[in-house]
Amino acid sequence: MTATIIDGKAFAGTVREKVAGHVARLKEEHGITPGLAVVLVGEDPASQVYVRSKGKQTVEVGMNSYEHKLDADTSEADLLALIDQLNNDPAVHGILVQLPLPKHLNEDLVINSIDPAKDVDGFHISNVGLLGTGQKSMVPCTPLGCLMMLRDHHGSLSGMDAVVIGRSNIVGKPMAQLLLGDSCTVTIAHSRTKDLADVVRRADIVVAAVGRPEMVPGDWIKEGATVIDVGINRIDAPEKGEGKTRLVGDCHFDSCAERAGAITPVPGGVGPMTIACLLANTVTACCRANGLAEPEGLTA
Ligand SMILES: NC(=O)C1=CN([C@@H]2O[C@H](COP(=O)(O)OP(=O)(O)OC[C@H]3O[C@@H](n4cnc5c(N)ncnc54)[C@H](OP(=O)(O)O)[C@@H]3O)[C@@H](O)[C@H]2O)C=CC1
Ligand SMILES: Nc1nc(=O)c2c([nH]1)NC[C@@H]1CN(c3ccc(C(=O)N[C@@H](CCC(=O)O)C(=O)O)cc3)C=[N+]21
Repeated sequence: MTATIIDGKAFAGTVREKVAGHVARLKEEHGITPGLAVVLVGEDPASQVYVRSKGKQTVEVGMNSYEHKLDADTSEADLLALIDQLNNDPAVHGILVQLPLPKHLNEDLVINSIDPAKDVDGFHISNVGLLGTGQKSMVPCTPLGCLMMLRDHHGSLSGMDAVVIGRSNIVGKPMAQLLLGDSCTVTIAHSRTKDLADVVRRADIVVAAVGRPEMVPGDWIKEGATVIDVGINRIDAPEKGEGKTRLVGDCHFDSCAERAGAITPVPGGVGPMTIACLLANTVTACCRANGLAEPEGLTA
């Protein structure tokens, strides 16, 4: 079987169009412009690229973007003071603190200081608990983007065997919760999983969120399975010239595509959907904050 390629970049475009429509309506009918604040501590180059593209897309859909760049040695008290200010700013509907944070900052403490209603990453313990109990919450952007692509491709996911490789709080665990919410039979694999190949071979849906370049080979993939590759790994590409690099996923694309029914590419798969879902969450947060009906099809 040769897989259908799930075009996350194109899908993200349709999500952004919907978001832009809601933003326009909020402005015209209610005089409200949704605002997203992004906080970046330190100068990690990959994070800078990512934050810049978020800011650009935020403005493109008509929302206000507020970027706060803090020195790598910013104190926890100063960061918490900024978050408090953003929590109390009525022009800010969504707050994202770029992770990972420098080592001297307590990530849990920082995340849990964000107003859960503005926590567009869905990382606050309150949102994690709401998601785990099937209540309305802010849903983490990367897993939400993966779910949207899966639903779009399959319609119902009910009864499918899903394997999530990776158990991080930002991808693996919330992904598993969403798949469970859609009535999949869910297995979460990780670095201590005994026979990963065997576990993956059972799956109708494989979500790989590990951070190891091309670690999943095609012969682990059940014929016709859907492969969602969350990994974004930059590796050397000497074939492109001296010092050049390229991005690859956690799955070996060519061999997986030979067996899968559908697969997301890297780049152009989950990454663009993540940013589109961040914008979607910001509109959702803005509607909720103003007691307005929230947009349909943009949440889980
Ligand atoms: N597209 C996007 O928008 C996003 C992409 N990413 C990318 O997704 C990947 C994962 O990110 P994140 O969840 O933050 O990563 P983490 O490093 O937090 O988690 C990685 C997980 O993979 C597991 N793991 C590590 N080695 C193996 C192995 N050999 N076999 C099985 N499992 C293993 C770890 O297991 P254990 O818990 O036992 O250590 C851990 O649970 C990265 O490439 C990252 O860049 C991340 C966020 C967003
Ligand atoms: N609080 C917080 N929330 C996050 O959601 C978050 C974070 N911190 N820290 C880092 C990770 C990583 N992440 C990406 C999102 C989009 C792309 C993306 O759009 N990637 C493009 C390629 C970009 C390129 O060319 O470098 C693609 O896959 O096509 C990548 C990575 C969000 N993260």
